[in-house]
Amino acid sequence: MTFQTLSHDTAASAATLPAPPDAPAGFPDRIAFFLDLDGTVLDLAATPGGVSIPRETVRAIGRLARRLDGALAVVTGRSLADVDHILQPLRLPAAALHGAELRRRGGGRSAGAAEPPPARLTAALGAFVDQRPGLSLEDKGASVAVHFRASPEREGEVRERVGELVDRLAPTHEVQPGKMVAEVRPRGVDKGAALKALMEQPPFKGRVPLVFGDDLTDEFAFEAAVSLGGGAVLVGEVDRPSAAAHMLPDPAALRAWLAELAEAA
Ligand SMILES: O=P(O)(O)OC[C@H]1O[C@H](O[C@H]2O[C@H](CO)[C@@H](O)[C@H](O)[C@H]2O)[C@H](O)[C@@H](O)[C@@H]1O
Repeated sequence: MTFQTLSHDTAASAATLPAPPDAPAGFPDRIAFFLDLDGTVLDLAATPGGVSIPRETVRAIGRLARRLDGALAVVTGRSLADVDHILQPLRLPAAALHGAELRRRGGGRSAGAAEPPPARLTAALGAFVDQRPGLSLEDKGASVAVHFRASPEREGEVRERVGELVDRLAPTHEVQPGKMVAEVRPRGVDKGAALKALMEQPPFKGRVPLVFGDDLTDEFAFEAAVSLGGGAVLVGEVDRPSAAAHMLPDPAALRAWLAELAEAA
C-alpha cells in the first residue's frame, strides 16, 4: 500500500498535501473505497435538499463499485433514504447517520444503535430554531441537525445552546460539529467505528480502505483507515490538523478523479 501515514499538525501542512495517485495502489483487487457525500462528492448547497450530483458521477461511482467487486461504501451524516435518493439508481453499502444506520452488501441493515434522541431534546431544539430566523432543524431520526448556513453570525449561539441542551436532556447522544451545522448523534457512533464494522465483512474484508472526506466527522474514518493500513484523502483546504495524507482541492476535483479512474477501469 503506498498511502503513507503522515502526521499533520498545522493547517499549512494540510494545504500542501499531495494529490492521490491516478491509480491507487491495490486498485481494484485489494482496495476498498469509502466516500463521504456533502463537501466531498457533492458541492455544498444553501440547504440539505439543495444538493445535486452530475449523472456522469453516479455512473462513475456505479462502475467503480462493480470494478471493486462491491467494495465501495458511502459514509455520511445523511440518512440512508437520502443516500439512495441522491445516488439513485445505485443502492450502495453505506454507513449513514454517521454509522447509526449501516447497510452491508445485499441490503441488510443493522439494528440497535439507531435510537432517536429523547423527544424533549428535539422539541427544545425545535423551539430554539423557531425563535431565530435563518436557523433550521433537520430531523433525521437517530440524528438531528441544527443548520445555521443562512445565519452564520449565529454560530456561537447555536454551538453553545445545542451543547447545553444535549448535556442536559440527551445523555444517550453527543454533539458532532460540522460545516455550518451542529449535529446530535448517538454517543459512540462515528464514521471510524462504522468503517471498521464494514471492513469486517465481505466484500471489504481483506482489502485496505481508502477514505475521501472533508469535515471533522470524516477524521474518525481517516484515523480508522490509517489504523487498518489504508489511507485518506482530504477534499478541500482546512484550518485544522488532519489524519489525511493526500488532498484534492474541491468536490469537482474528486468527481473528475473518480470519472478518470472509472474510465480507465
Ligand atoms: O457526512 P456528509 O455526507 O458530509 O454529511 C454531513 C451533513 O451534510 C448535510 O449538511 C451539509 O450540507 C448541506 C448541503 O450542502 C449544507 O447546506 C449544510 O450547511 C452542511 O452542513 C446534511 O444536511 C447533514 O444531514 C449531514 O450530516
